[in-house]
Amino acid sequence: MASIVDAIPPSEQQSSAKPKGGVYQINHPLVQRHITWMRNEETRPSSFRHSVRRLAVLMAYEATKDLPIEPVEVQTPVAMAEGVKIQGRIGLVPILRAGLGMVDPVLDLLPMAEVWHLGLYRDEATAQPVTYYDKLPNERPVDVALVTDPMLATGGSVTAALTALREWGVPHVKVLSLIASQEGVDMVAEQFPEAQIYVCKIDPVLNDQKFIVPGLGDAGDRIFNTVDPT
Ligand SMILES: O=P(O)(O)OC[C@H]1O[C@H](OP(=O)(O)OP(=O)(O)O)[C@H](O)[C@@H]1O
Ligand SMILES: O=c1cc[nH]c(=O)[nH]1
Ligand SMILES: [Mg+2]
Repeated sequence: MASIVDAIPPSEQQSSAKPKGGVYQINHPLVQRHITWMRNEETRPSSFRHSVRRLAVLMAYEATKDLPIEPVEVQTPVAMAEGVKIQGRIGLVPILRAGLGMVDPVLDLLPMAEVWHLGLYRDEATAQPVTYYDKLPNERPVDVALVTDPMLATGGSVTAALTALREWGVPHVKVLSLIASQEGVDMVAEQFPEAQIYVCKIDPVLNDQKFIVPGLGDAGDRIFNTVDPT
């Protein structure tokens, strides 16, 4: 009989232990190739969006490895088979605008997920997040929230999102950001040690305008093709 190699260790598949918070960097060649492509200033919005979607799928695949599952039985045309069902309610929480670019591909993987939008923009002068849309309810929090935002720069926007999710009472939060700055991800990890922060790349510094260096510029503008033409 051929030996079976588990792509996902069973200990991670079915663990009832609380997932470990921290920063998880995805050093996969496919992931790093897309990041390289997106960094290129000549990559046009349609192609940029395509890479955002591919990366969202690859990240979600990693980030959902430890979702709790329960056994179910299913009738095939031939016999009964053992299968699994994902337990609990899952919420996708895109930070508008740029986080929207990651929602549909993750929803394709998790069609049962709820989507709870958070509207935040960074004030250009202060780089502080400003909330313009937040309809999180007061009760019945989801069991797991996946926050999507391609960029984690100062960490202010993700901090605002995680604060809102903490107030809602979400017990298990995962952040999916394509590129983070070292100082931003350190700050978020320190303030929210229970959160799992998934990144494709951590860049060393922020510039005077609090943009990630080298980064990829303004992710929202590049996804939605709103780069100032002047
Ligand atoms: O870590 P921070 O310093 O908070 O910066 C990161 C935030 O900045 C960008 O959004 P932006 O404010 O440009 O809004 P947009 O997505 O609408 O373009 C990005 O998508 C993050 O939400
Ligand atoms: O580098 C950065 C910083 C904030 N927002 C972006 O889109 N890019
Ligand atoms: Mg933007």
